[in-house]
Amino acid sequence: MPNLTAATALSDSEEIRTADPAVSIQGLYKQYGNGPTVLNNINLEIAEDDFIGLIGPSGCGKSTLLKLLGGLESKTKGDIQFLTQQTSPRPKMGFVFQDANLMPWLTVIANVMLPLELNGASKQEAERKAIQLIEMVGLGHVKNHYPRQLSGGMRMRASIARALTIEPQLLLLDEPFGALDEMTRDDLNEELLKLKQLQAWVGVFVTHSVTEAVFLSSRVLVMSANPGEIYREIPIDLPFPRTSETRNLPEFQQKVVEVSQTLHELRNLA
Ligand SMILES: Nc1ncnc2c1ncn2[C@@H]1O[C@H](COP(=O)(O)OP(=O)(O)OP(=O)(O)O)[C@@H](O)[C@H]1O
Repeated sequence: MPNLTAATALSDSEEIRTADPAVSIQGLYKQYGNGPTVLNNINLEIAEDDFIGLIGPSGCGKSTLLKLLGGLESKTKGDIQFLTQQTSPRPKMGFVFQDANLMPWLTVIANVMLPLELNGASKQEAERKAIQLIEMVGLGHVKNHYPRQLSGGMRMRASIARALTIEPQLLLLDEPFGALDEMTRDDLNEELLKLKQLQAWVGVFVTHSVTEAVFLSSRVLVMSANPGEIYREIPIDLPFPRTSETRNLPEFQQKVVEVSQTLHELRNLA
């Protein structure tokens, strides 16, 4: 991720990674009010080239972890450090949710321009950047359409373009493609990886799809529930760029089996 560098060196005992750490989570706990512990002692280093996939049973705290990273919920205990050199303690963040959350009264281009304008960009500058992103996600031909005139996949493309206009350093995605058909999901997965190559953000996403998790991730974190913990980390050491052919590789299939078996193992433990 550009502009983020390691503030501290990794100690000898830690895993040797090629990229610098970008986010460090230490002893993180979350409890909503007086309810049960939702996240229990989460420790995680996210590297600047990571795309982390969070998968696990319903209610294990995946979205909660994402919200804590994004500052949308407060932590109960522990520490999240963004290892940034910039004056701001938090990196620029982009969010993509399952519901594209577009403003229905604004056209695609106006929706994508919105975060830039809210950040003080001139109309001209916002329009220039928005058009660039809209072209990148393949929506140039519908830039003046309203959300109701778009398919679900197109709405999600617009939502991704909107999240990327501010050039985020950290992109957080919560089941972004969960409501889409499998073909559209596969296409968007491939496009998302191309965008990551162009913009180089650190990505963390939540999914229920094992194949999506394996396709997108540098590391899949399988979480267990009650309380939510990181049960196992599965590195996905398939080379990038990944394409539709990647899904046919035996190594890809092996990783899918490994993640699925881990989820089954968890179910049997419950
Ligand atoms: N705002 C809230 N107030 C109280 N409890 C909450 C709140 N948000 C989430 N929870 C509880 O925290 C637990 C974890 O929820 P979370 O949405 O993080 O899980 P998840 O793994 O993302 O689930 P799913 O896969 O079903 O989306 C659940 O028991 C949920 O009911």
